[in-house]
Amino acid sequence: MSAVSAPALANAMPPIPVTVVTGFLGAGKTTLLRALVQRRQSRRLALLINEFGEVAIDGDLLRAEGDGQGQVQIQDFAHGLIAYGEDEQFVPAMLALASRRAQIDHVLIETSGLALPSAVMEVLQSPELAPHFVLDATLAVVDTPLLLEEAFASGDAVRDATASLFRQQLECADVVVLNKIDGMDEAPLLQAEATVRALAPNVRFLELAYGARLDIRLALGLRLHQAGATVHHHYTPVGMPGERATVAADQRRFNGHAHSGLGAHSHGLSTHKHFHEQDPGWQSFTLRSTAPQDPERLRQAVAAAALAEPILRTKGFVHSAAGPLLLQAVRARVVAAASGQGGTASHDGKHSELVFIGYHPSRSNVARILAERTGADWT
Ligand SMILES: Nc1nc2c(ncn2[C@@H]2O[C@H](COP(=O)(O)OP(=O)(O)OP(=O)(O)O)[C@@H](O)[C@H]2O)c(=O)[nH]1
Repeated sequence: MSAVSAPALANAMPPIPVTVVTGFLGAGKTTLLRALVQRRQSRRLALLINEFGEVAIDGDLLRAEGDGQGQVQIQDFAHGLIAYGEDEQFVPAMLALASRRAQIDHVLIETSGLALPSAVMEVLQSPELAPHFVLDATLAVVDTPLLLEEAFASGDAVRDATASLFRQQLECADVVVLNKIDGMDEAPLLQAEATVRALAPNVRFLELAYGARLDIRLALGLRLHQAGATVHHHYTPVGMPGERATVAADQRRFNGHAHSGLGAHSHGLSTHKHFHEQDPGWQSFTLRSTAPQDPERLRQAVAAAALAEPILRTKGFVHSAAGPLLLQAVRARVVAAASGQGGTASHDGKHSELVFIGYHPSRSNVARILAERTGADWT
């Protein structure tokens, strides 16, 4: 327990800036945060990671980047949506951070890919948290190839549910980060920009994340929501620093100045109430197997399951003869690679454990497809 109460500290110290990172399932939120943690320099960060599935995976990945010296504090919130409806975890977790204010320079909150960031943004403005925290900016990370494939356009029930969430996440954002753009030419980038602007005209800045790397000044220190703040143009032009950086031909198209010139927009949080209830169609389940897996067969099995069922995201740990692997899939694009961590805090490396997230998916059908294609039981 801290000797000094949170309210006393709130009077003594400026509020802690908070960056909210949103984006649809698999957009690259955790990958971007990992890169930021790697480049944190002397900044002391607290990360709150909310995942929809019951197994916390992203926090483990981020923990691997920490130095074990307490400079990066990570807290997982698996299974559910923080700051939504009945959630009782978010406020106490934030107050615990407030009580350690002297050790924290910045808080980063990764919301679930199925959450609207406005839920967290609203609770940050509540009387309990407002004295301790100030929203720095809300970033929405976009899977650019999927955007260009019109994967976030309306259609059937799954597409409608996806499109609605995606659009609302963008509408809440100050900054949209076009991710997964490695090797992409200028024409598709301009197309992606036009699509984002059409969907969410009030977005302030559009940024390009080459290699899932974002300018650290964008994530930590925009101060877009401080009372009376003028807009700080802290960002660098598009293209990340470093030798991999490439710069789009017409910088003015991307560098944020092309936006509508709005002052800090309030997202209407104080003027109308959002109802944060999860669409019950979005479901997750976990399948486990004790048999060592052939990585390629499993990869193909997960891809087949994502094509047969409305599965939009799969991730988890794989027990293979070659050692523990991390499996990541966004729709039917599946990658299985060495996790680089051996066993993790939440995983013993002796069985496989995969979380599937989809819209009304059939657990039994996915288990059957995996069993048929891997020759192992999945339960
Ligand atoms: N090629 C490429 N792959 C990326 C990039 N960023 C992320 N990925 C991959 O996309 C997949 C999902 O990335 P995550 O960072 O876990 O996505 P997320 O938004 O945190 O996912 P959820 O928390 O499940 O919603 C992983 O396989 C990443 O390696 C990128 O810039 N380029």
